Amino acid sequence: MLKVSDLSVNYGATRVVDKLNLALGDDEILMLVGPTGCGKTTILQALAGLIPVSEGSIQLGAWTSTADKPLAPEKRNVGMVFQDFALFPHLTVEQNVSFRLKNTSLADHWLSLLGMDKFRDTKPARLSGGQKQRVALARTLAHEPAFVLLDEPLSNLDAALKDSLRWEIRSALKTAGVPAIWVTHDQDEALSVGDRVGVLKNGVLEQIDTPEACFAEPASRFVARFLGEASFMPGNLCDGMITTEIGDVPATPINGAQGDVDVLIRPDDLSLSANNSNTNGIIEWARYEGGSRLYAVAMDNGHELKIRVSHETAFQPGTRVEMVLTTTHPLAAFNRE
Ligand SMILES: Nc1ncnc2c1ncn2[C@@H]1O[C@H](COP(=O)(O)OP(=O)(O)OP(=O)(O)O)[C@@H](O)[C@H]1O
Repeated sequence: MLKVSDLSVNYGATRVVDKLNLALGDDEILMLVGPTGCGKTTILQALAGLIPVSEGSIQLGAWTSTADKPLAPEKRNVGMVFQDFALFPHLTVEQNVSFRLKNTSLADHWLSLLGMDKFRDTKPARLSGGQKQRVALARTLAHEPAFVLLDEPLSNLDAALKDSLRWEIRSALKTAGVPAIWVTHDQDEALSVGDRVGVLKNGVLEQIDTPEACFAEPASRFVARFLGEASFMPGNLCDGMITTEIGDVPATPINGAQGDVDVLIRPDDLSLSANNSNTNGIIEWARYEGGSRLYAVAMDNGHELKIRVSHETAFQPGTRVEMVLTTTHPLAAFNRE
């Protein structure tokens, strides 16, 4: 288990990471997300021992590293995967993966598992981005790291490749059976790949939980907005049900919310229809997404809601529509601000 306790990092007088606490199981993948500059890379660097920490401890198996007694980076047995792959350009794929490796059968194992066998004698310059990242991952895992840190490993790759490679990386990490912390800017990636998601804001972990809990029961409006389209509507919460102008739904009260609340509405919690006498809003804008369309609807009560529907439902901006809350699952309710 990787255990991080009250870890803080200062750059000069500025605190960049503030009392980070987390514990990762033996093969658990934590996705770390947050706005630019919130401290994600700093956390990875601190865990790897590349920068000094100001307070707190990091513990893994038999070793502990503290601010007073830091453990040298080479003694932590950490594997790192970067967005720019960091391969040696003058070495072949096999030489890159086997570099400083005592047991080269592990290089064979991971090259084969990641489908890179046929590129063993190729130099990195002749590989695609996805292939380079597979080599970088094979090199990391062949060294049998005690834990793996991934800093936006897919951000230099195109969308289609990202989608498939994220599963390959997840599967390889699970096969290796090591804890991993994976920094990403991509909310879909965080929710779909992680066993848990950690959402950072200004160096503080706002929430660390399963993807489902972070999405459906966000600890704050910030987390709600960060992990996907989030609209809010006023409602009244009583006996576990929220009453709103556009329908009644079961509630998950956040921080003991009661009475006058704002309910978190995701674009798939609503239904949309036009050409009837019950319209309650007007389409502001429409975004075509291929298989679906996202609409922003200005409600007559002054709030804006976003809704995602099939691409077959095509309305022009300016169309009057009826929006109804149709979900049967509980929606998060926040105390009215
Ligand atoms: N060497 C440094 N000296 C001083 N400040 C730094 C240093 N490195 C980073 N910072 C500051 O620390 C804060 C956190 O930076 P960090 O790179 O960890 O953010 P991040 O969440 O990884 O951002 P991004 O998503 O843009 O990569 C930022 O305000 C940054 O300007």
